[in-house]
Amino acid sequence: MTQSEKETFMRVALDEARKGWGCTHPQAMIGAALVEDGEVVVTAYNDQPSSPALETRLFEALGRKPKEGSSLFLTLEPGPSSNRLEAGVRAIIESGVGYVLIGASDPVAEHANKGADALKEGGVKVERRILIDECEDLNLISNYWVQNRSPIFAAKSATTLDGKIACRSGESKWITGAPARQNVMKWRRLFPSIAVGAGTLVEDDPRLTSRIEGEEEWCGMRFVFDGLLRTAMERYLPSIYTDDFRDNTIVVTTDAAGTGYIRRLETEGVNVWVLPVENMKVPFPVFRKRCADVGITGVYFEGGSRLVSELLHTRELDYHFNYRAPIMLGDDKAKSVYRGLRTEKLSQAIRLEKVRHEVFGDDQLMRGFVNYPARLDVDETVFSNG
Ligand SMILES: NC(=O)C1=CN([C@@H]2O[C@H](COP(=O)(O)OP(=O)(O)OC[C@H]3O[C@@H](n4cnc5c(N)ncnc54)[C@H](OP(=O)(O)O)[C@@H]3O)[C@@H](O)[C@H]2O)C=CC1
Ligand SMILES: Nc1c(N[C@@H]2O[C@H](COP(=O)(O)O)[C@@H](O)[C@H]2O)[nH]c(=O)[nH]c1=O
Repeated sequence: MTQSEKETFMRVALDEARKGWGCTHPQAMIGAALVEDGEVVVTAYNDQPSSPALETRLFEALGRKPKEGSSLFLTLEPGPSSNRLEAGVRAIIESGVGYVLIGASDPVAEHANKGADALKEGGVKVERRILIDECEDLNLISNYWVQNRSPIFAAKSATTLDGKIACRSGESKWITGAPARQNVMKWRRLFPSIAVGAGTLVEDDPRLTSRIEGEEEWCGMRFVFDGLLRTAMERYLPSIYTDDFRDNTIVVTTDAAGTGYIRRLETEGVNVWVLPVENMKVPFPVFRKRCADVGITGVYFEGGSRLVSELLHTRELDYHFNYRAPIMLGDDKAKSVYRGLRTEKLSQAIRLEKVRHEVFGDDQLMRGFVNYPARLDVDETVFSNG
């Protein structure tokens, strides 16, 4: 089989894996494709967290022994992190498949290659790292979860060429075009939760649901960061406190918030997390721990500027999605997405790693893991007057 054929079949397995988009947390999305005589004869994917081993289901679906010379493509090694080390490996060896091609290894360093080694011991030929980057990228949420036992904190921003997210007047709809905004809907469907700051809620009154053509509107958990519950002081409450998904809304506040406002929200059916105060700001590490405790494996922060800047200042942002539209405001008073650092030297710049680029209409998406420099200096004056 040529390298290009191997990649073609691994793409089939990847497409299969993506059918489980957003449905497998905290487990990984996994896809498999069995190839006989140059043709894919059966595929399988994980559609829920507690599915039996994918390999077992694939051979059951085939309903017979694979032909001699067949090859099995797996986007993820059958390892302990996906609970397939025993059942998955056994199913493959018992099936008699002689050749297994793997995309990503088990994401936990001490488990990597355990499945591949067990297959080799069982007499199966194994080849690894086929489309490894795509296969690892597919599971950026579950990989982070099993590696760190923590949710991944990702921020999304939609900026102009000069890094602005709103005009000086506050107008921000829309900077990016419809195709880029549709792609945001896809990520909203993947992440188990979305978060915004009180400023964004008041300015935009967003819905924060995933709306994909041909699919039912979907709503993950929706967090609002609001230290003093100013969003509950309005005469008319924001939509996400009153809509049909309001029991998925959680307002994250501090113990400085008025209990009357907490009661008002709870009466509406909205949940409130009161976290201990630290400089009147919601402490991200405490929020992270609380998310981990309730099994939330990822948070997609959709701004605004102040909330995501604070995440960056405190080194709590793990991943960044930046959609960039081909427009310029050229106005110093327009709102920049990230503010508040004193970056005197380029060596103090924050870099993205494992960067991926995609194009949506006229807009570009650049995304990657956030890598912090040894030293970050915060300009304390930036947010002191709002
Ligand atoms: N183009 C884009 O991608 C996007 C653009 N926007 C635009 O951004 C603007 C809103 O941004 P901005 O005004 O900066 O407001 P934010 O949405 O960032 O909200 C900031 C507020 O969140 C509250 N908060 C609670 N906990 C924290 C914490 N730990 N750290 C920081 N803030 C916390 C604070 O309220 P308090 O001080 O009361 O506690 C703070 O004032 C709007 O114009 C919106 O349209 C927004 C999202 C995306
Ligand atoms: N302005 C802007 C974005 N803004 C974000 O989208 C939110 C609106 O969500 P919803 O009400 O669910 O459609 C808004 O509050 C803000 O967080 N997003 C983008 O992809 N591109 C854009 O140009």
